[in-house]
Amino acid sequence: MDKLSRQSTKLAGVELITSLRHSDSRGSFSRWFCQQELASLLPRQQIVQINHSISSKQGTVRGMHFQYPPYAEYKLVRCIVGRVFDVVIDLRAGSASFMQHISVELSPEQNTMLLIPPGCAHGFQSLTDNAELLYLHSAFYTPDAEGGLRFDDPALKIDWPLPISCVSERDAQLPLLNQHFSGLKL
Ligand SMILES: Cc1cn([C@H]2C[C@H](O)[C@@H](COP(=O)(O)OP(=O)(O)O[C@H]3O[C@@H](C)C(=O)[C@@H](O)[C@H]3O)O2)c(=O)[nH]c1=O
Repeated sequence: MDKLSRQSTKLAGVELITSLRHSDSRGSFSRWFCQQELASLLPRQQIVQINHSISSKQGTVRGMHFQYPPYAEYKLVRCIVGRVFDVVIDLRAGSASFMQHISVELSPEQNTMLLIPPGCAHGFQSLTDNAELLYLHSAFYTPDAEGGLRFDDPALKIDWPLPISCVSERDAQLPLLNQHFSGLKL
């Protein structure tokens, strides 16, 4: 029986993956990742890095981040403590949903992770203090290949649910979108 159920979004390849939770008198058990079950979503991919972030203050925003090809990556993002408002923007040239975004709330209670394919930018806002995110990556962190869009770029029209309480210096200085941007060619 599949332990991971999938739900598509309006962005092709961006999927919500929910782990089946087995509960008993001790608590619960669930599968968080399975190469076999997710093979069709992660073709010929290996998870090569796992990252973890803690956002101390409610209202913190991180993002919107991606890696340029050939370091573009799949990311699986899960909130393991607290709650976050998670956002993915489609930057893929020629995509039917080019420059559109989706937002979804992630929390441990939902036991859900978000699959973000290459060519999409990711960011989130913490809805609680001490929100923790766990990331699975299909490519190594490559600082020279890092790209970013400004979280408050009016062109992106992201409706952050809370006042912004904390942003990194780097994220605050990310450039606004160039109107001639025609997308990432993967
Ligand atoms: C992302 C990353 C950062 N670092 C270092 C660089 C820096 O000194 C410190 C903090 O990095 P950042 O400020 O980039 O962390 P942060 O802003 O939390 O970056 C993250 O944002 C979210 C939205 C994502 O989608 C992630 O993939 C990642 O880009 O950690 C690594 O060593 N490895 C990594 O994979």
